[in-house]
Amino acid sequence: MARVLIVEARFYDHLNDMLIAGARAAIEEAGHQAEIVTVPGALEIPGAIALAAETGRYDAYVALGVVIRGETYHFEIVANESARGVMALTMDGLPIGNGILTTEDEAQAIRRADPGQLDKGGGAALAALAMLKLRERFA
Ligand SMILES: Nc1c(NC[C@H](O)[C@H](O)[C@H](O)CO)[nH]c(=O)[nH]c1=O
Ligand SMILES: CC(=O)[C@@H](O)COP(=O)(O)O
Repeated sequence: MARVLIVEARFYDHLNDMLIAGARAAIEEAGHQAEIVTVPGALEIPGAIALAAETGRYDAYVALGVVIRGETYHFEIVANESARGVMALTMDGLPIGNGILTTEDEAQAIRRADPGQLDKGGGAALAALAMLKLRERFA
């Protein structure tokens, strides 16, 4: 049984709750254990994963959050830099599924977060587990 840490940026409660429900279900249905840690925003996700990785307690990570375009360039900063940070950790060999939604509006985010629709939280959890399997295969 793997220990999977869900790192969620709690910016939009209702959307995050759906992402977490999907991710948790996918992890538990696969027979693994999920733990959750909450950070303020998507920009904090890579740092939180890096800190958690230092403990050696977790086998895989799921990054969850929602970035919705506003009026300024801030959207690009948060969307691109959070993805860049997650990718950098992935390239260091950490098994991470990226479920940080980057959308134009709330409707797009709901469709993607809802476990009964596109279930991107569940998809990110399955990606993390797939990378964990690959890491074990190449160990
Ligand atoms: N606008 C969104 C943010 N912005 C906050 C940043 O992620 C960060 O917490 C802040 O700049 C302090 O370092 N975060 C989201 O997750 N979603 C957004 O739409
Ligand atoms: C991430 C965003 O784009 C948003 O929350 C910030 O909005 P704004 O650009 O209107 O300040």
